[in-house]
Amino acid sequence: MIVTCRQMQDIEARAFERGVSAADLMEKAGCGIAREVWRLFPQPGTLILYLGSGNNGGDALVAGRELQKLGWQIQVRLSGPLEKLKPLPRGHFDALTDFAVSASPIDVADLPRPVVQLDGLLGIGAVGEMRPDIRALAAEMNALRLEQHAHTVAMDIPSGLNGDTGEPSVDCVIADLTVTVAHGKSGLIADAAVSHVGRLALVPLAELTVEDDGGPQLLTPELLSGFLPRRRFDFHKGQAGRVGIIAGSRGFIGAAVLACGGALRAGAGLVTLLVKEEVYELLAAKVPPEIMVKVVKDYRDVLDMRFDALAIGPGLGFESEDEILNVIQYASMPAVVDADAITMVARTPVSVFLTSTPPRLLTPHPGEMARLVGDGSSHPRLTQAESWAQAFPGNTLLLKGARTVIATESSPTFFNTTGHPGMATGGMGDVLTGVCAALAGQGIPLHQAAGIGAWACGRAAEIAALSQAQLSVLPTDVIAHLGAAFGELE
Ligand SMILES: NC(=O)C1=CN([C@@H]2O[C@H](COP(=O)(O)OP(=O)(O)OC[C@H]3O[C@@H](n4cnc5c(N)ncnc54)[C@H](O)[C@@H]3O)[C@@H](O)[C@H]2O)[C@@H](O)CC1
Ligand SMILES: [K+]
Repeated sequence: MIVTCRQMQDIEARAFERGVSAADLMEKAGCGIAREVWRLFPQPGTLILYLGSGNNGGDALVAGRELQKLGWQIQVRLSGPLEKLKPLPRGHFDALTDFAVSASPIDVADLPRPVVQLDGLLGIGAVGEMRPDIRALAAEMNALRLEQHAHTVAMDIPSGLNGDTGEPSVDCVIADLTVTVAHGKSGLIADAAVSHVGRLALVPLAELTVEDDGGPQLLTPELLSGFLPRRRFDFHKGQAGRVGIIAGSRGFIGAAVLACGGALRAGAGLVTLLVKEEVYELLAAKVPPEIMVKVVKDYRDVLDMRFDALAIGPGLGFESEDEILNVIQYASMPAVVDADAITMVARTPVSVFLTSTPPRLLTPHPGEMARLVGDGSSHPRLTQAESWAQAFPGNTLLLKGARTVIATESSPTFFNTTGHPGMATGGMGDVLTGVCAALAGQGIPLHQAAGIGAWACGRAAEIAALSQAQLSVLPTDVIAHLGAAFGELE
């Protein structure tokens, strides 16, 4: 569930009336935040706590205390006199040991790496524009990030971001990770906020759980693990899904290989790559040994084959457009439609294709989405995805981007939380297509398959970046780390 700051404060106030303790909540929030920091930064370095006077700073202090136990060295920057700290953060400040308060910006050049700064300046208690003292510290954090490669983790919301609308004010904190407490805040998923929020994580607090409103949801491991079916011990490959992949053409061999790799690592029982004669030799030599490669004269031959799910599009080219459109229209199993196949759908009267078929999952990037919806592409991403889903009930749309959105009519729209800018590399989408098709082949509904797929690919890219720079992460690295990502959902 996504809430406004006011709704969050009301939920909190009702919990306090029931006797829930604020100190307990802060303890759980801070410990949860520390866990999320550790997930992305498992090697301890230097932690700088930026503290405002409110409870947002308390979250940073509790997280700092927990990370100190793992070996992080703590430095503190205060926004004002200690006396101004609210009682809860003041208690945590007084209890913290072994740290230095710095009265001026910290030179991190000789400090242990990584340098992670916790933004505990302002949370949902912020009113209006940042006051000058807080704003100066937010600007300092941004400078440290930009100039000295410090990483920024925002407590609850990045300071300076409007928690309801996502509008960033001048000098708004630019976070690499925002760990939000209890519920996602509406401002965090706004298009304008993406580059200030960064990677998202949610610390659920059982005491603040309320009845779900059916609205958008953040993709979290807790939610997604419920979508992954447990396998019986006597499970066999026929039950794990036969996946057919229609991909690859002259000059675009790699896309097919990546889609196959994604499907294999997402648990497909049998993966068959369907290709035209002209690329058979090349692809048969390139794909992993677990893949069967089958030559088809006409892609429509697939209509008579037995598959549980199809992936259609990566590296396909446009030579066989009519055949592909027929497969999209008539195939009797769920299908993931990607890349060139989306462009084909976009230049055809789509209503013919997407009302008469079994469910389809379309996975456009913003450029392909613009082809699908024309003028609609100027609307917010949430509106684009939900409008398309309403126009084609039963089908699912996954709009790629830094904050992937997944919409299906009558289902809660999902916002992905994982991933990093190192994923801006050709071929990432091909992996995702293979993953989603494999999940669909295992009987998982397309909406859920898309959610698991987006989250797992993003998380695999994060794990791959633990041992190398984000910008060096390749789609093949994502495939190699999918197993670790799925492991976090089991
Ligand atoms: N929502 C929840 O249930 C929980 C919230 N917690 C944390 O507590 C935060 C909320 O704490 P608070 O209500 O104390 O509020 P904040 O810590 O967000 O900020 C309030 C303080 O900032 C000052 N302030 C307000 N607007 C300002 C502005 N524009 N410029 C400069 N200073 C400004 C106020 O004078 C006040 O001292 C959450 O965001 C979260 O981090 C957690 O500790 C526990 C659970
Ligand atoms: K904050």
